Amino acid sequence: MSKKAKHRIMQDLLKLDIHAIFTEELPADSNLVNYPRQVEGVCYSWVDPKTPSQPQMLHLSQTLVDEWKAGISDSEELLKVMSGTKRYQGFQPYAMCYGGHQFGHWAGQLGDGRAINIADVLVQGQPMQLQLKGAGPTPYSRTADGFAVLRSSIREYLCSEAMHHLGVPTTRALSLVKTGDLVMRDMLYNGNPAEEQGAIVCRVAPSFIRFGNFQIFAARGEKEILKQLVDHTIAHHYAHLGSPSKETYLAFFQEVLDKTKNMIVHWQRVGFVHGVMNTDNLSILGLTIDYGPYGWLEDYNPGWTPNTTDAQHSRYRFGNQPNIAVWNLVQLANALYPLIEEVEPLQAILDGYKDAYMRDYHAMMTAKLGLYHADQVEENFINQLTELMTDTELDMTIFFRELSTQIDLGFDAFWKIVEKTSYMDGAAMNQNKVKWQTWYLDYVARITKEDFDSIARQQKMQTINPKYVLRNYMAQLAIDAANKGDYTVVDELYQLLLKPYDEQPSYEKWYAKRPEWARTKVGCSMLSCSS
Ligand SMILES: Nc1ncnc2c1ncn2[C@@H]1O[C@H](COP(=O)(O)OP(=O)(O)OP(=O)(O)O)[C@@H](O)[C@H]1O
Ligand SMILES: [Mg+2]
Repeated sequence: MSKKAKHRIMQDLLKLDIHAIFTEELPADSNLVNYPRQVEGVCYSWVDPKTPSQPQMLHLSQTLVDEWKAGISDSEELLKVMSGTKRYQGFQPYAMCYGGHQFGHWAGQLGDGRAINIADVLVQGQPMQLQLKGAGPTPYSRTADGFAVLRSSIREYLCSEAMHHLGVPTTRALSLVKTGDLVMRDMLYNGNPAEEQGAIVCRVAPSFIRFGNFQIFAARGEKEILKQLVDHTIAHHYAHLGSPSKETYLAFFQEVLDKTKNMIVHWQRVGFVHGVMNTDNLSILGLTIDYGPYGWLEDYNPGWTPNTTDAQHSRYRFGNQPNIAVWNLVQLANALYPLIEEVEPLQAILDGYKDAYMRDYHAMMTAKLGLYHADQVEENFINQLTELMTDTELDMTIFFRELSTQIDLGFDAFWKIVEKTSYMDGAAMNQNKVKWQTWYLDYVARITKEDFDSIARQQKMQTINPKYVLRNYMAQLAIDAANKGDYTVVDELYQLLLKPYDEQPSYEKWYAKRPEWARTKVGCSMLSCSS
């Protein structure tokens, strides 16, 4: 590369202005030595990523780069920054301190054990944090190594971008880098550790602050820092709420609750199961964060969780996500309490969650069905549908998508959709045929009564019922190929999922039920937290 070209790329990289609000406004750990420890009285620790031995850029989210109009290009310089080899404009990297409840139990200090913020910048006037996940140990690594493996990094990279294009609030991913170093993992926690390829995702969000960032200070009785962090969060991410006061803090809590609820309604809409909704994995901005043992509903099953670590109690199962969100919000309320010192107003906000969630969920489900007068649809009508979908093991994504292409062609045509979408055999399915017929006739009567132009209705339905999602087996195929050095499937899925609501006939092969081989395969139906 010529000197001139190099210079241009550096210029390009420099287009994102540093905006170090978190580190400038909040207290830092004065200990600069990187070893695992309790870090008290501060919000973060300075720590540099570990330089990987042979970094290789596997994928760059060109769409995100274009959206930012940042002009960064896939280059040596970019690779150095995205692999943690070189600082971004001299920005001093840091890891954030947070705590959390894991599987319902207070776990004390957790923190960014393998995430390092490498640049806090301004993107089109908005603060943005660039964070490397898997770039080496930090003071928060506890007994773990600070790294991430290729399979989990591919899953995070592809899924976070896919979720964005589905319209689900989420952190995003900018790049996927292979480190060239090996990482030891016991993938199923069954005493069979093996070496795997290491990788780093550069993910981005206006802020990576989680519920747990507030909890740690409340738990330690560090009220001053708690207040500093709350005021910082409001000033930069909820600025419209105004200056600090009890009222502002309550309004803040109300908005976090609303955003969290909205995120969950989206998850239920697309069939996303997060898998590990601990309070340290809930963003204060209501973004989906931490793509670990997540999964996509294939056969509709409210009891399903992809996370084998949670198999016994299925705490984080699909149907329980709305309840867990409010459980986590209660923990956030407890953390904010020292600044408000009144239980009642916090409780009143929490009490509003259930009705608000049910209202939004109902509107979302009726919209999925192409019914636009949600107030005229009884809850029971939706419940009957989800029960039938469960009992008939219907593929959620394909069922709703097919429905949005042919609503009122009569029961025979509808039954063909059910047959083609179900994972059950014919005889078992037929047991539910009469119930389906009753439900369908009711549905068509409602559609007819609404008297809405059917083409417009179907078009509208197709904007909320995706055709393509990142099915668990699809991510696994990308991983299997990547493990052999072939990254074309990663790219194909990335391209496909840029437009999940479009027909995309050339990608039709991905519009298919889960293949039989994937029913019980590790990585497709079972995932542990090992990543
Ligand atoms: N390999 C690892 N090395 C060091 N710390 C880790 C590692 N894996 C997880 N942790 C830490 O354990 C805690 C819980 O992990 P969890 O699986 O929720 O997060 P994660 O997948 O590492 O990342 P994130 O929430 O940042 O997406 C966090 O503090 C996390 O940083
Ligand atoms: Mg996490």
